[in-house]
Amino acid sequence: MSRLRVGLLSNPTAALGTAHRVGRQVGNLLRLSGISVVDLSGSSAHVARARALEVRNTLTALVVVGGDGTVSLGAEVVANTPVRLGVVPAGSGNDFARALGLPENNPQEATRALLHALSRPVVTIDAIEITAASGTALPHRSLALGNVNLGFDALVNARANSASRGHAVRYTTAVLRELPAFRPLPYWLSIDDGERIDMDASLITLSNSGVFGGGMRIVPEARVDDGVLELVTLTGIGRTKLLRFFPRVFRGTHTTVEGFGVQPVQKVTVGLRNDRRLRAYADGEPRIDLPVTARVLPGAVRILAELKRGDR
Ligand SMILES: Nc1ncnc2c1ncn2[C@@H]1O[C@H](COP(=O)(O)OP(=O)(O)OP(=O)(O)O)[C@@H](O)[C@H]1O
Repeated sequence: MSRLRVGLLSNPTAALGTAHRVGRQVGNLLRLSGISVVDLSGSSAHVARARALEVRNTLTALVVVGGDGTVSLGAEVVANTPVRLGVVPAGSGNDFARALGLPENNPQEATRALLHALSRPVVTIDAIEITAASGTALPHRSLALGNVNLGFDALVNARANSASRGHAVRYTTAVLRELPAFRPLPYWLSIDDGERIDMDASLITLSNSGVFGGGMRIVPEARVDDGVLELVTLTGIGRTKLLRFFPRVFRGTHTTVEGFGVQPVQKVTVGLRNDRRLRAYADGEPRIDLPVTARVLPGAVRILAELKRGDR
């Protein structure tokens, strides 16, 4: 019997309830390979997190089965520990898995990739830590592996989460619904502890993986293992240009849009002026209201994946 012990955390709510079945399949396949599997799935994210934290020290790896929200939950459990994180994409939003080129819609292939990675040297990736700039303590550590959305994209996320179709369709519909009332937002930012600057922007996104919104490669050159995050800003454009911007991201021609900027950063604090309020989203899930501080945790997560040259 292998001495490898893997915790399996599948999100029964992901992809309208289908992730749990995928989780059972992956668990069975891992057991057939001689791995000891402990099921840590719970009736809520809170329960699953507590179960995973309880046995974390006994695990070789934690395998999460779900969408981006479940991946970030897994990252929160294993970051800065020796426990490796396996990801089986089974949510309606699988942008992180897509960025890494993980097998989608194929539990057998996904399990094979996990087993292969378990036999290979450790691969680390960066994470994003999100804290309240006001200093207010959060109920638990808040991490993301993909993106922190702080602008129009956060509003779109909020709307998309309340809908019930496939993620890419939901995202597109949500863009169209949010757009008519949208105006650029009055931000203030401090980049890498620098002086506060004011900026009116439509998009402010802090990206690790470079992929968001159901497969949009917003930062094509982003890497998850370079020790920096990409601060994406979109300024000086109105609604019509914003509407045209998203199809350009799918085509990969958005990087030349005037007002689109990408800058490598390690830490950003972002707030809104004029008493405006906005909730930050990260990896598709609501986090905290602005002002927030987000910073890179270089190499914080041991990922069960191969980062091929050219992977994000
Ligand atoms: N029992 C549970 N175990 C784990 N996560 C849960 C559970 N119940 C609810 N959740 C929540 O479900 C959220 C969404 O999960 P995830 O992103 O993995 O799936 P998804 O199908 O892509 O979801 P969505 O489309 O709603 O973003 C997670 O952030 C988590 O907080």
